[in-house]
Amino acid sequence: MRHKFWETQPVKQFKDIGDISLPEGPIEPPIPLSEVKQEPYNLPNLYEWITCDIDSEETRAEVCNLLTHNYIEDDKNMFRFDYSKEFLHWALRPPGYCKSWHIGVRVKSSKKLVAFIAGVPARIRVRDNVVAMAEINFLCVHKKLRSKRLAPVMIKEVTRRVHLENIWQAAYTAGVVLPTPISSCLYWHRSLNPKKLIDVGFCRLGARMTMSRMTKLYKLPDSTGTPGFRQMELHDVPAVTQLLRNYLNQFEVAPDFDENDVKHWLLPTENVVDSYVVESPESHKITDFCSFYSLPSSILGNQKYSILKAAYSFYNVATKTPLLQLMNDVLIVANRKDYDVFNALDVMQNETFIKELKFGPGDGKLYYLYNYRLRDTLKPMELGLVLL
Ligand SMILES: CCCCCCCCCCCCCC(=O)CSCCNC(=O)CCNC(=O)[C@H](O)C(C)(C)COP(=O)(O)OP(=O)(O)OC[C@H]1O[C@@H](n2cnc3c(N)ncnc32)[C@H](O)[C@@H]1OP(=O)(O)O
Ligand SMILES: COc1cccc(CC(=N)NC(=O)c2cccnc2OC2CCNCC2)c1
Repeated sequence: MRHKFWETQPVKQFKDIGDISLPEGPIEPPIPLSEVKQEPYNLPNLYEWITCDIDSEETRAEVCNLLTHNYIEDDKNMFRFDYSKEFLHWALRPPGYCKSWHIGVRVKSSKKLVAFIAGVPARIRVRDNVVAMAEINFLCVHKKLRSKRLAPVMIKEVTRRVHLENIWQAAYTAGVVLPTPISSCLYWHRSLNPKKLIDVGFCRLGARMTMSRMTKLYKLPDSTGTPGFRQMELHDVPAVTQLLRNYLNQFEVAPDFDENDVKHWLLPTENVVDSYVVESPESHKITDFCSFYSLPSSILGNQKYSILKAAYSFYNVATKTPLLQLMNDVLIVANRKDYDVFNALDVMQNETFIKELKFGPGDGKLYYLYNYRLRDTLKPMELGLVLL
């Protein structure tokens, strides 16, 4: 399979697989900022670059609208991610974010936004090295402009703007196979509202399964079971940061979160991200943590329903409560908040609860690093990084 663009990029190439003479680490060295291309890449004549000010309600709505109609669909084109405006405001403005990394392409005449790509800064530890990276996400070209090689230009432009900030590595995930994944993960779904999921075709009724038996199978209690389980609050940030940093140390690739990061990424934000702690009733110590983010999907072509409410497992740490029990409480909370399904990748220790808590398998999700070689592919359980 020829990858005309990706073969030109500093990523591990398929032909390099198995070549143990190649060292781990950056593939290309940094260059002096004066040598980074100063002006934007050329776009086809009708189009122009626009830096999208995500702080502007109007621009946020434009980006949201482009994604709502043109972003990722499942393999059967039955669902399309429908990131909300407030989600994008959160996802694109973490501590130290760069406005210049929120890049749009619009039609010169009509000013219509037809493509988008975004990066946010992140400190990612790879084995023993904490590397300043850009996390790249929300790459989207309008359906009418596909297969015109616009994506490579978008990728080169965001690369150029990241280089200008003296950052030389990136992390991203994709459902497509590109040179060369650092890990191949599976995603899993736990039904919360099986009746709706069957109605919209998200899952099928098993052979010897009736609707009433399926409803009973996925039924959850109304209240959580772990003593001291409560929503995370601002004053929990130091303890959660400590808990999370210790937990993430075990993985080969993981974010290097500090208190500022935890405050941004993990404090509950209505309809965006939700997080819970277990505060020991005796010691009042924070012993466990769990979180999920809210990413609805449009349901394409269903008369009765238009939105699938999905929660996505984010970061979970269990040091006293069994992870199984902690995650069962997360399911109870998500169910109580009317989510239809709870999704998780088989990264970190998620495999230990996925089967027991009645998750069903989904498709694959591939993790990538840009300009950083890892000698071997990582197992999902060696990954401690969850992208939005
Ligand atoms: C140091 C800083 C570095 C920062 C940058 C790091 C790297 C960041 C990389 C980006 C990470 C994004 C992560 C992210 O956002 C999460 S993955 C989500 C990507 N977006 C979607 O799936 C939305 C729906 N699809 C589209 O909008 C278009 O199909 C897109 C725009 C995907 C491709 O538009 P198109 O009209 O369908 O295609 P052409 O323009 O004709 O271009 C074809 C070329 O694009 C390659 N391609 C296709 N899909 C890709 C994908 N998902 N990643 C990377 N490359 C992808 C493809 O292999 C081919 O190259 P090749 O010929 O070499 O094979
Ligand atoms: C249910 O609606 C969907 C709408 C579009 C695509 C998919 C399938 C899919 N591609 N799912 C995932 O990528 C996925 C499944 C479980 C957990 N995280 C996931 O992706 C996250 C992380 C990467 N960026 C998108 C959200 C499902």
